[in-house]
Amino acid sequence: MAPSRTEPDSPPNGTSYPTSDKNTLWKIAPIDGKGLGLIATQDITPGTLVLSEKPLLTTEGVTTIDLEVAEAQLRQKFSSLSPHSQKVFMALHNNHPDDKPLSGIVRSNGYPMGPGAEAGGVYETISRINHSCSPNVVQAWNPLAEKETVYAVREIPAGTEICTAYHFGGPSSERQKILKMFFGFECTCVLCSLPEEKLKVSDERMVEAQELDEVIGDAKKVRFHADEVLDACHRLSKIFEQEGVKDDRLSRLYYDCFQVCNMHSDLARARVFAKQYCSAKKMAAGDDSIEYLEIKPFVKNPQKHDSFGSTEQWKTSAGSVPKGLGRRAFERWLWREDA
Ligand SMILES: C[S@@+](CC[C@H](N)C(=O)[O-])C[C@H]1O[C@@H](n2cnc3c(N)ncnc32)[C@H](O)[C@@H]1O
Repeated sequence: MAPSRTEPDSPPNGTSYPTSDKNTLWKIAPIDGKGLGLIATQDITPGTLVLSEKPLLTTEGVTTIDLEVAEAQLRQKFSSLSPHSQKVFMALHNNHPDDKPLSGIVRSNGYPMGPGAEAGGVYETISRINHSCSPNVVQAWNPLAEKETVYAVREIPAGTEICTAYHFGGPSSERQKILKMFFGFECTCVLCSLPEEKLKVSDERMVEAQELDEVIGDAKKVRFHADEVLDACHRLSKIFEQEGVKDDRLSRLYYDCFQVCNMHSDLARARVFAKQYCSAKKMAAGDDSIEYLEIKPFVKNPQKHDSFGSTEQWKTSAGSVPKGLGRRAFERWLWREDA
């Protein structure tokens, strides 16, 4: 049975909760109704690296959903940890205390196991970060540093809880269902606890966002109905603005815009969207993240990207980004409103 937790886990014997080492950006503390969590100890601005951490243990090679077998595979990994790391791991939150202990902890800390599941990690501090549907940080794996990074994507005033998103998007009913099923809690974040009328508006936007996502992801439409796809991107960007979305959904949208423009040889807009993608990625994952480094060269030379030039339908030169326009006029140009 998955208990809904209100009591924080205790630090392992002989240890204390980790604190930030060189800086004092956060502390681990009990949070009402959520167990432990991270609290900002000073004002944090968007784009700040809040923390980065190597995993205690990863699920790489854990290839089954058979808990018996997974437990044995995890036990092998666990046995190679230092005694201190073993203690820290065993003290992490466990929503499935009646099941196998190691897979219980792994499942409780956000990472599915089994065929097709992406390998994930369990972390001493990052695994203490609670969920919000309107997160103020974004987590990402940086393969170059071999660390998970946590970047602020909003202003986080001192004393505020630092929250990531375990699950993105969809209306509140859908989000609640998934969070309850996989993590055993009812979400009371700022978005889920909006007054009824406001929640209804927000939910309608989220449903529309899902429909727009389908249009944007439709390869045939991207090829043959590019105007419709760019309109869908434009509408989605407005929804993100209204809903205050600052997380990875934003960079994904800019990437889609970059691709559709580039595919139809609109180098000017492709450059702008590649730049917006890079700014969003830099904020959420740093300028040493693979995604940022991979796309950055295409801000200058979008035509070198694989997506370039399937048609010449929207052909522009890379140098024709208009200069000196006001914000509204630039937006009209960017989204091809007058085209
Ligand atoms: C990865 S752990 C997060 C850290 C955990 N609170 C702890 O004490 O270690 C995930 C668990 O934290 C709790 N949790 C996370 N976000 C929550 C939220 N928004 N509301 C209530 N509980 C939450 C749930 O019990 C969830 O299964």
